[in-house]
Amino acid sequence: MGLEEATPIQEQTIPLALQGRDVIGQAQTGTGKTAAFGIPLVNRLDAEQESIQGVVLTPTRELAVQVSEELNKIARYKGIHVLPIYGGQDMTRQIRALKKKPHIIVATPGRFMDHMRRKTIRLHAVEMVVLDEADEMLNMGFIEDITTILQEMPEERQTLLFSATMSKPVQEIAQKFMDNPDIIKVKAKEVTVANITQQCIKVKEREKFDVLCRLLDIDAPELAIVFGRTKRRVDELSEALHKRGYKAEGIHGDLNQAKRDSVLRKFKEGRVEVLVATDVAARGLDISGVTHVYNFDLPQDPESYVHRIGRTGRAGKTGLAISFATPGEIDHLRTIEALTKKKMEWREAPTLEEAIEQQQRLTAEKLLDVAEKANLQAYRETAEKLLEEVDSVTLVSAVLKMLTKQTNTSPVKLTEEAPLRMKKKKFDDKGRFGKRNHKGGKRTFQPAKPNRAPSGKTRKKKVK
Ligand SMILES: Nc1ncnc2c1ncn2[C@@H]1O[C@H](COP(=O)(O)OP(=O)(O)OP(=O)(O)O)[C@@H](O)[C@H]1O
Ligand SMILES: [Mg+2]
Repeated sequence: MGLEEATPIQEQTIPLALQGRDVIGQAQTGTGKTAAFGIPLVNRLDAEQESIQGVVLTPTRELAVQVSEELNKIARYKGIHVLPIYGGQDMTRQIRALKKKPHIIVATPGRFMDHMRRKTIRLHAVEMVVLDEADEMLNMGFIEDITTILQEMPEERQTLLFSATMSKPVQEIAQKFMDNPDIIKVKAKEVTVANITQQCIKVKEREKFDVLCRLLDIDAPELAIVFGRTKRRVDELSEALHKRGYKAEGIHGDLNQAKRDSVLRKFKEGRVEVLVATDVAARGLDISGVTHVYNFDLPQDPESYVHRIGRTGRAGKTGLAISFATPGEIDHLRTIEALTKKKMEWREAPTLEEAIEQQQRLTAEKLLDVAEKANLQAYRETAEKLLEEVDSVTLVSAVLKMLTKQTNTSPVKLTEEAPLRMKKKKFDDKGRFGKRNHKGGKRTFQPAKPNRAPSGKTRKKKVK
């Protein structure tokens, strides 16, 4: 696969997993956890045996697809077949694919359970189960499904859990499903990777959009992800950015799968430069070229912050994460910093003049670059004629005007979001809603109107 040396989490967990141990692995975003479970998983399975021997569960459909692709890269050398199974995909096609006897299934829990009930997935031969984004999978939204699924699995299976974040209560729940697991935490001072620069900007709710546009003009990201709190927010934001001339599209759980797939594909190909997303895109996605992450709205919980910003600065690359906090939300920044053990840098909201200036500077740089490197022979004659008509400063100014992206300030109205407010931890270690966890003290926050249902409500609600 072209990898040269193991990352620390791979180095520490692969030998244990190969010995058959249950493992909880925690390491920062973008440090190769997929291969850390993928390599022992593929190694353990028998290509000759035509049954499902490995199951990987992920919280989102896009992640199921990505993990399945990564596992396929590892597995093809051994003739092991990997199949992604997730909601929003045609059921009959899935059943047909399942009949071809894949060795590994990478699935979202809801659709996996549908197949379990229809008996189109047989679990008797399962030897290894992986929960990717384990803490999310064991959070209130998924815990019941996961419990049901794991109860159907052979007891002597091996269980691996991976995530960049793993709170104590979640770890305790996890151990109920595991056999005396080894807990591997890659030693790192901070939960977030050092190569992500973290900045925050204090900004009023109604000024957020203009500030975002200016930042996009100034920072000139290659690819950027902008996180919004709700689906409505994502729709409004992506439309507003589009209106201002940015190549932006939105992704969230209410869009049909074909749309979700096409948006993500365009983003990976660079045809969409700004992906506006709910937390559905916060975990696990590995998209190269994401140089900037903007938290347009602060996330509901600090763990989500870690995962969101981890969409940049992966596999040793650098990245910039910028978070907006309204004046009432400054405390939440502190809560985040308490988890990450890293202070964010304060940054001033840029002014319109700064944005315009920067746009000109970028054009000027490009112009100089072309002047230096391109073959301009074919243009010289016209250039000389033009200079007979107007002076050079006027002429270059005209060129700059033509080439500079005009800062678009057309008015945009977004529905205002209520600021986050501090709340007691929203569920305890047994997944009960609204109770303080047994360790007491620890608080987290969520929006004034929670948009996630407590466990036991319709499954649709769990889709972000
Ligand atoms: N040993 C390695 N050397 C170099 N690159 C690697 C190595 N292992 C994995 N990678 C690459 O690093 C990138 C990030 O890997 P991966 O998606 O597994 O991270 P992760 O730890 O699961 O992150 P997250 O917490 O966001 O899910 C991928 O593009 C992967 O191919
Ligand atoms: Mg991952």
